[in-house]
Amino acid sequence: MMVGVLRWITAGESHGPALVAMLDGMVAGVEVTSDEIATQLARRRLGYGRGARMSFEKDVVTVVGGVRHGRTMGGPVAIEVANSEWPKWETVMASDPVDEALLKDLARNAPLTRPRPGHADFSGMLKYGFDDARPVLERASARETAARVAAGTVARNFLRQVFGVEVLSHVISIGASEPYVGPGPCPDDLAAVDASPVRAYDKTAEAAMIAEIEAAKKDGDTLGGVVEVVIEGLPVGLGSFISGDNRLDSRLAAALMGIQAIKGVEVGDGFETARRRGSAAHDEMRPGPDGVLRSTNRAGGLEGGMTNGEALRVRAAMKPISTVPRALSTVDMATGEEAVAIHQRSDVCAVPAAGVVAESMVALVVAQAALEKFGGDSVAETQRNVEGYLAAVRERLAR
Ligand SMILES: Cc1cc2nc3c(=O)[nH]c(=O)nc-3n(C[C@H](O)[C@H](O)[C@H](O)COP(=O)(O)O)c2cc1C
Ligand SMILES: C=C(O[C@@H]1CC(C(=O)O)=C[C@@H](OP(=O)(O)O)[C@H]1O)C(=O)O
Repeated sequence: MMVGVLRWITAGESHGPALVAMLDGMVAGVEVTSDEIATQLARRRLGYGRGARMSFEKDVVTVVGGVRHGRTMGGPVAIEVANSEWPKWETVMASDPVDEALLKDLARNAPLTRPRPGHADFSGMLKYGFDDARPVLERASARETAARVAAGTVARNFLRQVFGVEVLSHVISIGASEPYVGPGPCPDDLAAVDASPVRAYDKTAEAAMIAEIEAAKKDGDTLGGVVEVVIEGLPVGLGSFISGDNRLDSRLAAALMGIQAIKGVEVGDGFETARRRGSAAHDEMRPGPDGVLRSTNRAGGLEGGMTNGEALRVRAAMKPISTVPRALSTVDMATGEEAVAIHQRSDVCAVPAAGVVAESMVALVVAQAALEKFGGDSVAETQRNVEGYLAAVRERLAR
C-alpha cells in the first residue's frame, strides 16, 4: 500500500554523468535555491575519514523542474547533481554501446570479480546475472545519497516554513568510541556541529572519535558508528497508530534503514529503554501553564506512532565501510578460487556524512506525514491548516 502524498525517487550511478532526484507532491511556495541545495551537498561531503574522491569531485547542482524564481510551483521538483569526474568515466559508463576493443584496453574497465564482503557485489552479481560487479556497485554506492540530500533540502525548507523547525544531526559514536550521553544540539549549535571534523556535539566525544579513525586508518581498517537526528518543535499528531504502515516510527525506521550501510535504528532511547523498568522508561506528564509538561524525553518524541510534541529523536547505526584496505578474504567469481576482495581507494569512515543523509531522510518522511495531515496546495494553505489544528489543540489543553 502506498502511504503518503509526497513521493521521491532517485536515478543515476556512482560514476555516471549525474544523479537525478525527483520529488513529487510538494506544495507550491517552498523557498529553495540551487545554492541552498549545494550547501547541503557540501555538508554531506565533509567529515574526517572520507576518502580522496570527496576532495577532487564536485557536485554540480541544476534544478531542472518544479521551481521558479526560488519557489516551488506545485509540480514535481527535479534536481540534477552532476558528477565532475564524468569525463574520466564517459567510456566505461557510457549509456550507448561502446566499441568492445576500446573497452578492452581501458584499465578502469577491468572486470571486478572479487566481491567485497559487506557490499552489494556478491548478491548483486548473482541476482542480476553479471560477471562483473561494476554495474552492481555503481548503483549500490552511497554516491546516490547526494540525490537524497538534494530532495531532502526541499523537505527541510518546507518544514522550516510551515513549522519553524530545523532538522539537525550529530554523531554519537564512531567505532568503539564511548557513546555521547547528554542533551542534543539546538538550531544555534548547527554551525558548531558542522565545524567539528566528525560532526560531534561534544569535544570529549569528538576527540575519542578522531582517535578511533586515526587508529583504524593506521591499521588499514574501516569504521562505522551511530548518528542521531533531532527535530524540536513539531506539532503533536504527525503519523498515526491506525496501522503499521501509518506509524511515523515505522516510516522513519524504513527511511533510515534504506540508507546504505545502516544496520540499526533506535527511536528515542531505543534499546536502552528495553533494559529499563516501566517506571523509569516512560516520560511522565504533569500539568503546565500552556498544556502538558514532561521532564524527560526517553520516547524521542514518538508515542503510538505519532509525534507527541516533544523533540523527535531517532538514531541510526552504520556498519563499517566494506572496502577494507587490509583486504578481506573472498572468492574470485571468475575462477572460483580464494582471493582478496576489491580494495581500491575508499572512505575509512563516512559516519559524519551519513548523519547529513539521515537528516534528509527524516526531513522527507516528516514532510510527507505533515502533508498527509495538513494537506494544501501551497505553503500558505498548509500553514492555515496547521494554525487551525494548533488552535484546536490549544483549546483542548486549556479546558
Ligand atoms: C555516506 C556514505 C559513504 C560511503 N562510502 C563508502 C565507501 O567509500 N566505500 C565503501 O565500500 N562503502 C561505502 N559506504 C557503504 C556502502 O555504500 C554500503 O556498505 C553498501 O551499500 C552495502 O551496504 P548495505 O549492506 O547496507 O546495503 C558508504 C555509505 C554511506 C552512507
Ligand atoms: C562518491 C561518494 O561516495 C562513494 C560511496 C562508495 C560506496 O561504495 O558506497 C564508494 C566510494 O566511491 P569510489 O568507490 O568511487 O571511491 C565513495 O567515494 C559520495 O558519497 O559522493
